[in-house]
Amino acid sequence: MLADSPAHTSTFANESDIVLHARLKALYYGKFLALRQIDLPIYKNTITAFIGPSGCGKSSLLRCFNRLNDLIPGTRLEGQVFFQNTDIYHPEIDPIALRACIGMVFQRPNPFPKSIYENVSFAPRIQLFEGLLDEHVEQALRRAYLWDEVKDKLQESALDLSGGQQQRLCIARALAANPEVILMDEPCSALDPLATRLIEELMIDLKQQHTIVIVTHNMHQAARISDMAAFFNLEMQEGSRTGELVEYDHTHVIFDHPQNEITRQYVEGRFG
Ligand SMILES: Nc1ncnc2c1ncn2[C@@H]1O[C@H](COP(=O)(O)OP(=O)(O)OP(=O)(O)O)[C@@H](O)[C@H]1O
Repeated sequence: MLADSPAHTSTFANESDIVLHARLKALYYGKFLALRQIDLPIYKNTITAFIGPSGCGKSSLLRCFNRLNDLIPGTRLEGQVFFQNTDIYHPEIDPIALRACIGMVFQRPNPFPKSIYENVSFAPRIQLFEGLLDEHVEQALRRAYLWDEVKDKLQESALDLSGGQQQRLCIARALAANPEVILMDEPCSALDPLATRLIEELMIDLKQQHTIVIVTHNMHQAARISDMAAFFNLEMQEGSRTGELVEYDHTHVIFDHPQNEITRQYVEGRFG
């Protein structure tokens, strides 16, 4: 697998374990080349961490996986991104349906200004969910480690929850859509250490049933929770600093035995 990708040194055994696969030639914002030559498979039921210095394109790549970059005018992707062997940029793919399968949690908790219940029931309602909605909402809140804290105030505003609770609510909202993959863009950067630890435990729990991709600046977090780690860096291309994938491997390899000297310097905190 990926013999053409020098950045990728060892792999999981089975190609059928690949859920997502980015094969990008380039990602542009207008004329600005943000990312180039990315060949990156994401494996089922793992946590994959994207690490690297600011501006190297981690969030941009994350957004390619559920076509959130489509919403940014002037964005142009050359290449393909496969989800379960289907190119998600094919004209027949409905990006809204895709985003139910590939959910996203952002840096700042962003609950809707509605009740806790309405937040979690939002996606199933749109999906015309036919089961027992109350039970579905409870299940999602339980899976996000939030049920006990909110079960008596489901009709209260989500905005009255603490930051950590809001972030778990956003995870519950994503879970209620039954996603295969959950993308997380620095989900703990606005949270205190206790709230962070809870979300980390939650992620480890969730990977039993979902595949998780996380962007993080926190090297300890990447080392603690991820199975695979992708290190990106910036190189001069077409007159600007462009993100490139330097090395992708099992997290313990990236942190303990990286193949690339730049990766070593970054994970040891010697640049970035
Ligand atoms: N909407 C946008 N329009 C134009 N340029 C953008 C846009 N979003 C990101 N960029 C540019 O693309 C490059 C990659 O940005 P991106 O946010 O993906 O990097 P990152 O590695 O996630 O950074 P950070 O770690 O600081 O969040 C940067 O040069 C950034 O300025």
